[in-house]
Amino acid sequence: ELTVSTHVQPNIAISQAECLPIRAMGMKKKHKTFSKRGPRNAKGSNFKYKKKKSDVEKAEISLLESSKTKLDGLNPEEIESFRVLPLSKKTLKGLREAGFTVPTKVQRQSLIFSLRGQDVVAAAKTGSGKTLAFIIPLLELLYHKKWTGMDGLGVLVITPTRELAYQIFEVLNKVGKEHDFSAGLVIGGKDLKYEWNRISSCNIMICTPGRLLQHMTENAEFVSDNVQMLVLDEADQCLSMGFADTMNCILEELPSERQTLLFSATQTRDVKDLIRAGCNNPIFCSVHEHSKTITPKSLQESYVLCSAHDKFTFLWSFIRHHRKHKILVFLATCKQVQYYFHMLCKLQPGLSVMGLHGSMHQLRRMAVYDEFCRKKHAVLIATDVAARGLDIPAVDWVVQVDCPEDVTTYIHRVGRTARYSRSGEAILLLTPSEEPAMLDCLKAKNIPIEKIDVDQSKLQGANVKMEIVLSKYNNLKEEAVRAFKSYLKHVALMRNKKVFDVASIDLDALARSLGLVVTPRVRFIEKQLKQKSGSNTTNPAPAGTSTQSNTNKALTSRLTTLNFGADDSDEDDDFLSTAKDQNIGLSEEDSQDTEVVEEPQKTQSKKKPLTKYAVVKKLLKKNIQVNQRVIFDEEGEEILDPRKQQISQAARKEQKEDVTGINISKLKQIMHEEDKVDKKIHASKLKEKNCVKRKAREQAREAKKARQAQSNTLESLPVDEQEQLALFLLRNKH
Ligand SMILES: Nc1ncnc2c1ncn2[C@@H]1O[C@H](COP(=O)(O)OP(=O)(O)OP(=O)(O)O)[C@@H](O)[C@H]1O
Repeated sequence: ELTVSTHVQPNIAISQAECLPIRAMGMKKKHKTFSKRGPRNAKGSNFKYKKKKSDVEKAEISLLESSKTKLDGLNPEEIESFRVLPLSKKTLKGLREAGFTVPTKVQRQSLIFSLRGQDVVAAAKTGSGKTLAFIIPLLELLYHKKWTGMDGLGVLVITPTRELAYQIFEVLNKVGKEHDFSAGLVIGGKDLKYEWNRISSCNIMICTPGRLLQHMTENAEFVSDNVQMLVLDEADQCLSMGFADTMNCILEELPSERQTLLFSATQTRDVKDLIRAGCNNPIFCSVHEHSKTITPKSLQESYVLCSAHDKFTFLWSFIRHHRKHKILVFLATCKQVQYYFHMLCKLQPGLSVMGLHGSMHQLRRMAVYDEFCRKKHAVLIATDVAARGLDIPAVDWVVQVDCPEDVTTYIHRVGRTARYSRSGEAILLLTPSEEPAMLDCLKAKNIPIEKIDVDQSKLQGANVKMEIVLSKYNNLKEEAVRAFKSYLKHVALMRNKKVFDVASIDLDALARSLGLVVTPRVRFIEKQLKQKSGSNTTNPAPAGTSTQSNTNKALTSRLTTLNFGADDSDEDDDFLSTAKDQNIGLSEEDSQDTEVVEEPQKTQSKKKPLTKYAVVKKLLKKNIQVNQRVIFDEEGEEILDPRKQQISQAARKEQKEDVTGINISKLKQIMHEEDKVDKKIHASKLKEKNCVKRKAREQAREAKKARQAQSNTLESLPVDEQEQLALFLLRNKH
């Protein structure tokens, strides 16, 4: 069950009678009680009183309002402390107690505008403190407006993932604990009923788009007319295609008179997106625009050339050599995460293994996230659900086992390490076919990535162990098959065909690497290969097939050079070294070939799907008599199907008439008649059944009566006669 970290103060909110504690919306039942709730007043309202703001607070607010003008001439570089900014005492206290005294670059540059009520579109590197950069202005805005529980929803923070929403909620709890606002965590996978009525008393809502829209459309208690500020964290993802419909509906519902803040490490500058988000003359804060690299300076980035079927061996060896580290591993699909997680648990690498993916139950997801945050040494296998925004403390390594979809995903994934002032390392596994195009993309975005070589003698193969495990656990074998298929599907579905080429994967070797003795059938690849071999006969030098064979040859030769020795060396003895620029992988010719591989969708779309209707039409046209099933008895006589003997008159007439084609209205009528006959048969069968039952019941009743009569006559006799009679009956029985 979800555990709540103890450092969080649950009483942020609550001088208002109806205010929820900031924790209440998202947490366990024990937080659900409202100790300060007042009785209903005469009008039936839940609000018994409105607490008057103290004169001190009023004076402070007017002072802060007047000092806002000073923000105009303020040089962001001169803001050495949060105290320099016109912030309320409550916010300053919250910041101080949470350990935040000096603002980061993005906070300095964005706060001078956001505190003045302007729309801000901010982009800054991962781990640079963007969360605080929007939490401070939202608290200040509500404080300045003297927001109370009766004012309803004032600020909406939308974020793409549940974990991220939860994390923002935690920061809000810490920094805003001196304020009297109520906050709610409204994310999918939680108790909807519980949120239903309480949502109306929420001042700040941290939510994911799907659940927010659900409340907007279904819950009459949800009112967004008074929203003063909208924050989109990971704005580019919120406004991306994946969330387009949901976000459009949400944005339409919000009042246009509001402040809008957009934050992300990979910010959108698409004017259409900004208009959609409702930005009004926004200020662009691109904090690290002029820095040499797009990723944090303290992050060391490298890549390793590794074919798809060597990935598990690499990962296993890596984990074994880094048992005293905190490692975050990214895989492409949920099914892969499931299998890798379960298999690694069985193989026991010597540190805690955890798995996180989108198909997990929400409470489990939160628990895993919390646990990984707390652990000093552990490995978390995750999908991209953990790629954005998560501020997991002290992650040493980010290992991208599967190539990211694009550079944006790469930036967010590696950004889980080297956060704020910490350093970290990131390693990317690239297959020979992915290497050239992906490297080009990364270099084009100024990502300083260096190739490193693997010391083959230090790689530890786990294949034999895996096969043993799979032979023992059948469900794990099924998971392995699913992981195998889902990876191939993922590669085939990727849009960037220059990077992702499913034909370059050695299927047999990949299956072996997952511990599977038999390679599972993957129909779409079989089809693709068939199509290619079909085109091979017409064209003597087909691009696709040559790619497959050349690539496979190249990969097989590489495989033979790898030494999968089980070396149990010390973990400090690192098996990674910097590049010696080895020339392994595809030749130029090969890489050119890979680009010509036909996309599966294109070839499929040419073929018309064969429907039942089309088959019937064909049969009728050719006047083909379809085979009929005839059953014979032991004497060789045909057994007539009793159902067909009962056909209605209309059906019999239709049978006799030798007509071609289908007359829908006539068939309808026949069906109707047939239906009547069926009903009659059913009724008569039911009658028969009931009759049998009734007879059985009557017989049982009569038998009971007879038994009773017998016992009555026996009881009416004197005792000695009863005994004699009983003896007589017994003897007769034997
Ligand atoms: N002013 C500050 N002083 C000290 N630490 C800070 C400050 N601001 C933020 N941090 C810390 O920096 C870390 C990263 O912050 P945050 O999660 O907000 O980064 P981010 O820019 O949102 O990253 P991402 O782009 O990955 O979402 C957090 O651990 C946070 O506590």
